Amino acid sequence: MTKVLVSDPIDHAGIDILSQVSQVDQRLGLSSNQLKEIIGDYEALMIRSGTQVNSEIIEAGVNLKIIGRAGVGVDNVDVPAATKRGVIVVNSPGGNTIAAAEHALALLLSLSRNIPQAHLSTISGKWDRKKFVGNELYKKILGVVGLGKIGSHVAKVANAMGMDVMAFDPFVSAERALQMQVRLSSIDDLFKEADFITLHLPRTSETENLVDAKLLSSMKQNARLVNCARGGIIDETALAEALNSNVIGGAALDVYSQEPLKNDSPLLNVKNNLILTPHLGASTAEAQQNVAIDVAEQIRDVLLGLPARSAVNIPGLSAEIMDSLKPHLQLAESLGLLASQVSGGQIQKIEVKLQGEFSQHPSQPLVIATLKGLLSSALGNRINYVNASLEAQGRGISVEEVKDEASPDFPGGSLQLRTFADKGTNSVTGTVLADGELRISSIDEFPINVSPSRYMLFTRHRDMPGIIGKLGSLLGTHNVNIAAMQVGRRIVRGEAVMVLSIDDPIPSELLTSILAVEGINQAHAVTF
Ligand SMILES: NC(=O)C1=CN([C@@H]2O[C@H](COP(=O)(O)OP(=O)(O)OC[C@H]3O[C@@H](n4cnc5c(N)ncnc54)[C@H](O)[C@@H]3O)[C@@H](O)[C@H]2O)C=CC1
Ligand SMILES: O=C(O)CCC(=O)C(=O)O
Repeated sequence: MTKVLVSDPIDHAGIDILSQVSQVDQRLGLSSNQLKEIIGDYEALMIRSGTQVNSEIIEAGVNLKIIGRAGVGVDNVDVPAATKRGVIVVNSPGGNTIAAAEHALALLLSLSRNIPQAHLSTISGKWDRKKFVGNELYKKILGVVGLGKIGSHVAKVANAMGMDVMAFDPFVSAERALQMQVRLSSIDDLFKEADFITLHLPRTSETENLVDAKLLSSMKQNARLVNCARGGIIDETALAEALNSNVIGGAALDVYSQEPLKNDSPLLNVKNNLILTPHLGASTAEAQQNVAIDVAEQIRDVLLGLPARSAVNIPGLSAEIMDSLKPHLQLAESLGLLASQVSGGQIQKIEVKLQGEFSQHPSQPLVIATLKGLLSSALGNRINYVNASLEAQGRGISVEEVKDEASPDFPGGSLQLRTFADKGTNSVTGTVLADGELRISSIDEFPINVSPSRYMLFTRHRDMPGIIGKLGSLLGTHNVNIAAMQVGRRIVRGEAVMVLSIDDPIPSELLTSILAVEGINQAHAVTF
């Protein structure tokens, strides 16, 4: 039975799903070293934002297949390190959208009406109605930075409340903004014009300290800032200074550059115009159930050998694509595997040619599947859809894609893989029949018609009498049973290929004897 480690608090709905297929160990509050020590025992790790999964932990996870982040941001996972090791990283892109958007709105309202400060004053016995006079959001300008799922929901509610919404998001089109009744602007104009600003963008190398002293000082004096996205996007020292010197009206934060917030954080010295919550954006019962189910289902599927629907490190391979292209991906993988076993020498380049109907399919998944097949003889089960492109790059294998809409030979189109190695060029072509069966239709331009089977033998030989008999009796002597056989040639008594499907693997001494047969120039034992 597979083992899943859950190292952050996860809703029981997710644990129930995992428990159907795995042993689930819940170990909360592990230090980084403790996690590193035990991770080798697990196939899957499920986390929220509390666990930092660095490259050392990923390296130590020798059996790790998948890391599931029950939430959106995967900035606490070293995704490149996971990709390199072939570990799938999945998240729940939409499970906590509403929760985070509503928390941002709650912070906006808390800021505009001084709610936490008024609460503290009232429970201390005071009745101070003058000190806590606020502002309405109605008719004020809201600046949304990052108009994705959460930012869009905030914009929608803000519009309904009568706010004038502007946004900065370099990846959102003017049409989409118009649909949402949001006007797009530059970040500089947004910070200058808005009365309230809310951040909903990821933390990346580009967004780190995006909101710095300069941007803060360009804000209106009474403007207020909310960050319910990620710590580190705002320069916290600059923010503390801007608040203490009343350069801006106030701020409310849910996320911090270091979490939990450190005792020496400059934010803790801000006097009274700052509201802090401990990363509660996704903390609603509904969101926690959504993300736990979403991610647990994906972990379960991957452990059962099925695709994950929200993998952040498998480019272009959504569950729908995997499903609709299943036989095509299998063909691409089989051709890659075949090519790696018949081509001579170090492969430097491959050409993946999609012909006929194949050219209508997205090429990226087919290329990835081809690379996975190509590298699997060398890397075994270390290679998968996650790391195939990276491993190929690392080995200096370049990829060329060619699309050719014409396909004279096969109604369903075909996929041709050409390999360019230091010892020469080879090619294999295949197709998917109407019933989903795979066919290898040519090898090195010699026409054949075979389905890939577990063990096969491919030869290149001179077309001459007696050669097939010699080969058959050699296999018989070694007790290797032939299931099917085909010969392909272009001209009589010229060069030819022979393809045998066999029931048993070919021992190396048999391969040596086959190569010693007069007229046989090449022999390759292929395993699928
Ligand atoms: N406080 C909390 O508990 C939670 C925080 N989050 C955080 O909220 C953020 C947004 O989440 P979603 O809306 O679900 O993501 P999303 O991917 O739907 O939207 C992010 C948007 O940011 C935009 N963006 C990227 N770089 C940008 C830049 N340099 N300037 C302006 N816009 C930029 C993208 O184009 C995209 O539209 C994420 O960082 C996520 O981790 C999400 C859930 C809960
Ligand atoms: O797990 C959590 O509560 C944090 C949620 C979050 O920040 C996210 O989903 O990006």
